Amino acid sequence: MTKLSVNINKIATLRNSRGGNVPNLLKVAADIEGFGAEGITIHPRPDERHIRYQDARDLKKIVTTEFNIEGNPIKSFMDLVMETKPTQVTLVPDAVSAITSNAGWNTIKHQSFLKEVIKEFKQNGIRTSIFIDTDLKLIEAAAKTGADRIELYTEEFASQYELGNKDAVKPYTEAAILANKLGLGINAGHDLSLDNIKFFKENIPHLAEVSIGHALIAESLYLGLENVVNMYLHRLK
Ligand SMILES: CC(=O)[C@@H](O)[C@H](O)COP(=O)(O)O
Ligand SMILES: NCC(=O)COP(=O)(O)O
Repeated sequence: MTKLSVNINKIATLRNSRGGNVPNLLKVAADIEGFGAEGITIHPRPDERHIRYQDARDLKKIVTTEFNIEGNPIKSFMDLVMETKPTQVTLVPDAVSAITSNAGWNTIKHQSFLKEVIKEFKQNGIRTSIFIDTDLKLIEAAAKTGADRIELYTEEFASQYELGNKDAVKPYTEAAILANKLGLGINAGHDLSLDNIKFFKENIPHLAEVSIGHALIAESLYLGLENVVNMYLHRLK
């Protein structure tokens, strides 16, 4: 069984574009849980362009499933995570200016930093996960940091799958097998979608959780658009 954690960054992007509270992020999160999702993911960025730090505090009070906060463990992020104590923190080595996450950790180079940070989160009862590419040496080094899980960075798989290259899943399968042997739990995310998720799931053993946002919200717009246009037409009769 693989859990679905819905990333609601894009709901905050839409809300922030008008400065008001539409859509209401807290209601959307609660509804997503009501529809059956098993987790809520947010990725507050230092510029707060979508999720604000206050959103994390507010969500903590109402999320009843798994709450996953992703981000680069700079001081303000660490403080926020220690304050809100989510179920899981996913460490992502984002540059401040990154449009979206575009790389996993070099767990060899940053081994001692990750160890230190992970120790602190775990002492506070927070499950830790490291965003990572499929390089087996990096997975081995991830196991030495004390992290509970890895999150496989799936952008390369998603873009190759779209081009018809199904073999692109193979490094992910191998990475998952090794991670499992080393005692790491396995999450995955980035550009997963209705098109590629079934194939990915079928090829990744021990897949504990996927976090999906960008495609899921875009798909929700498309799949809901006909209904809403018709509701307007009905009211305009
Ligand atoms: C860690 C990761 O894979 C990202 O997908 C991220 O959580 C999405 O962030 P943005 O919504 O800012 O693109
Ligand atoms: N960790 C990945 C995530 O939360 C969502 O990524 P995406 O679906 O927005 O690409």
